Amino acid sequence: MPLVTSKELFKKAYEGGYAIGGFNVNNMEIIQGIVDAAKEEKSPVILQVSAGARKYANPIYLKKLVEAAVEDTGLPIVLHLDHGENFDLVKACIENGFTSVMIDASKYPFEENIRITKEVVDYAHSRGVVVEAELGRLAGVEDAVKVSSAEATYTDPDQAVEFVERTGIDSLAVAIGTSHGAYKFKGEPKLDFERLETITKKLAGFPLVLHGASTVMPEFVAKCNEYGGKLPGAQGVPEDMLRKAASLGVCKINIDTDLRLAMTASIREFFVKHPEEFDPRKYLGPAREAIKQMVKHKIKDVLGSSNRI
Ligand SMILES: O=C(CO)COP(=O)(O)O
Ligand SMILES: O=C[C@H](O)COP(=O)(O)O
Ligand SMILES: [Zn+2]
Ligand SMILES: [Zn+2]
Repeated sequence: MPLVTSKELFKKAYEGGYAIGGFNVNNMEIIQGIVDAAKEEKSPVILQVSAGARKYANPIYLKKLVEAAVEDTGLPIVLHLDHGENFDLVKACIENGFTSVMIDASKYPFEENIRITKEVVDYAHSRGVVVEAELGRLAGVEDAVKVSSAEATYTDPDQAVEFVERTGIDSLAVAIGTSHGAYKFKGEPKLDFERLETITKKLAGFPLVLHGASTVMPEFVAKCNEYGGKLPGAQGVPEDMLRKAASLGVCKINIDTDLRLAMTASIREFFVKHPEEFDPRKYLGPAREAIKQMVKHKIKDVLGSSNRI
């Protein structure tokens, strides 16, 4: 099966009350860990590439690795641009064979966000590519851009309806209290589910996306800290909240930080336990396996996308 768009996947997810994972990829081991998990769980999967990932890995390498994953697994895989900043980047990714793009103009005023997003929608749709956009602003770190909690704004439900109608997008990323990175909450984790429910009611049947949805799994944080890391107070979105979001029209749940932590915890442990080793396969192999087990758990116990192909 070639790369697919998320159109049909989201329709089924919406009706079934489950979500598809949007997993960020940066190298071969991360891609393999994710798709091996998805294959064992018979789950569709979205592999997403940020501008930072393109810069790090070189777009051609990422594209070929994802092609290899498609060929190797036979899974329905979406290749998605995460947080596309501008039209040129979106265009380059569509030329590169992406089946889905995000235009993130959420930092601009409402009308400007609509204008930029609509331009991308017209271009992408004429080439069979689907578009995710964002309204409201998440706190946290994206590439070099740091959004403080004071600058973050939650999605306004009425604006969301107008935004979807006027842009023609295929899915909408909403801000309800999640944020990027490993430090999402100072005290008790809290999301604005009332707001999410209002948006879901007003946009009935329309797929929503939750960014900043890593759980920052305590076992990985503990392992990082045990083996020389320094991640005090790291905290993410509890898995029950993700299940709830998936039952409320959220069809795509974005996970990057949990991949990073699974990989880093495994490598840290290996280096402390085996100071004599210097063969990268010896530590990248277990790191890939740690990613696979984490992703399997997410697919099976949190997203609910097992056996959906
Ligand atoms: O939203 C994300 C990618 O767009 C990732 O969020 P996390 O930092 O919570 O993994
Ligand atoms: O949205 C943020 C993702 O975690 C991607 O992060 P990055 O821009 O550092 O690749
Ligand atoms: Zn954003
Ligand atoms: Zn994001």
